[in-house]
Amino acid sequence: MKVELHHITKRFSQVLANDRISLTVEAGSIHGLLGENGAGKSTLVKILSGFIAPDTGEIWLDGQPVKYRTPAGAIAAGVGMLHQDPLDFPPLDVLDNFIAGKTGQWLLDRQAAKREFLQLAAQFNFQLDIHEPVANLTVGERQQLEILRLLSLGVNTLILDEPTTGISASQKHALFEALKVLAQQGKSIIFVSHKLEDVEILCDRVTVMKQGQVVGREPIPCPAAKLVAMMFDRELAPPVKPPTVRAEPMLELQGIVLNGDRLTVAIDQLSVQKGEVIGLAGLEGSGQRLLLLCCAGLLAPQSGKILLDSQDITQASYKEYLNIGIGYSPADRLREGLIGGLSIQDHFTLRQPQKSFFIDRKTIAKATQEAIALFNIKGRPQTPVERLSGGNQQRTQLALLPVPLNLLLMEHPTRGLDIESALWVWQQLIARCEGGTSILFASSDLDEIMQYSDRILVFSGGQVSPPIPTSQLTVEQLGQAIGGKFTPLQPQT
Ligand SMILES: Nc1ncnc2c1ncn2[C@@H]1O[C@H](COP(=O)(O)OP(=O)(O)OP(=O)(O)O)[C@@H](O)[C@H]1O
Repeated sequence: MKVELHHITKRFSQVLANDRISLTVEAGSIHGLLGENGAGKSTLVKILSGFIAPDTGEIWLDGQPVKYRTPAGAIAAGVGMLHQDPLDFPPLDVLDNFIAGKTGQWLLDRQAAKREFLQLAAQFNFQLDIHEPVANLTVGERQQLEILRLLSLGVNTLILDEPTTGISASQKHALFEALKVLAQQGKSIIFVSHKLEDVEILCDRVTVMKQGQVVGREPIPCPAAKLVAMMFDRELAPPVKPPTVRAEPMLELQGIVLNGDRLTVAIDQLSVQKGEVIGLAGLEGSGQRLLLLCCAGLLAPQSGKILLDSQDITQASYKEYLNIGIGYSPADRLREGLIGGLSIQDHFTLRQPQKSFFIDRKTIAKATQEAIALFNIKGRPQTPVERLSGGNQQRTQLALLPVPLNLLLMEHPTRGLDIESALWVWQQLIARCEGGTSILFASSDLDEIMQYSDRILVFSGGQVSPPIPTSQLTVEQLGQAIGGKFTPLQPQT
């Protein structure tokens, strides 16, 4: 299906999110959409997929102008979108989710739906159990289910918004193979991403957006430096994390056992040095989060001891964890990190220590303005956080972390961030390490883990490896270790 967008414009009060955008995606092609945080990519694809209406502009499909104002209308016209967090019904099982949305077909033949599901899943080599509740699936499996559901609804144009975030290397491979098959069938794919290497291996062409406008269109292959220069007007180089030299333990875990809903994680002995960065690698849901929650004082261990700077804090309250300089930045920004409905300034107000009965609005307004400038947040003090782009929500969450900290716990510190922002975040984190802060971070981006960790813990099938010095691993070995196909070496003592 050929997709044409003509002069799409969308304004959100002060912000011109899409400024006369025109874009053509040929049938059978995979088109990358790149751009810095807040460039207007999500707005554009939400317009194409019927989630929001443009102020002006036209959508043409296969040479005909179309008008729809809802996602269901878009799907009926052949356009479907796979969101970063798939729009499914977690309590229902895989088959019921597959059937959901087949309007007026609840009485449909479940056997026929099951046959259709199995046939589609086999076509793309997706291994999904039809009876599994969706709540038990990984993000990658939920994506696979959503793709099958959209295809069964007759979608000919598939939009994917940062689909490789939070999925395993093998799921990414399966996804890319499926997208290539769909393109060969004549379907058009629009792939929104911050990852140049993904665009490089998957897409035929790329469009680059900046501040609501198209600033470049290139065939792929295209040198990464050229794309980066289009997005940010300059070349970028990753910050270098100097190796930790201090041998002073900041965090010590002794005989820790953590009980989650679905798994138990045991860590016999872990000593994290001052200024050290420990990467937690593993498939989503392999226990990394349990460890972070425990170190943040949000999950009591079933047994074992936690020491911070030689002080036993195992029985301390969450508030005491905060007071002794432990900060936690969760992955789900809008559910756990920030509070929907509140503005950026409201968040800074809540962060103030409650020393006085009165709120010093002037000081807080000044601190908010300064943080917006320092963290380059594209928003105003009164902007509700849910109206910020994903990347700017992450910047806000980081801006709210106290300084100084002894221990910083982070889940996916750069998820959803553009390249420049991700490098900037790590500059900030490395500066904190140089000041003595220790960092434990979980990430599904193996390159990020390899680039910034001094040592790595691999979580696989309920097992946690001993900490492995990053210099003793390759990214391939790390990928294999996560999949349980490689046993990391014992660390040298
Ligand atoms: N519902 C909304 N209300 C107000 N402003 C909005 C709304 N949605 C988006 N914006 C603003 O429009 C601009 C473009 O946002 P958009 O989410 O399209 O960018 P993006 O390129 O997808 O960014 P990211 O990569 O960070 O997800 C941003 O400045 C954002 O704050």
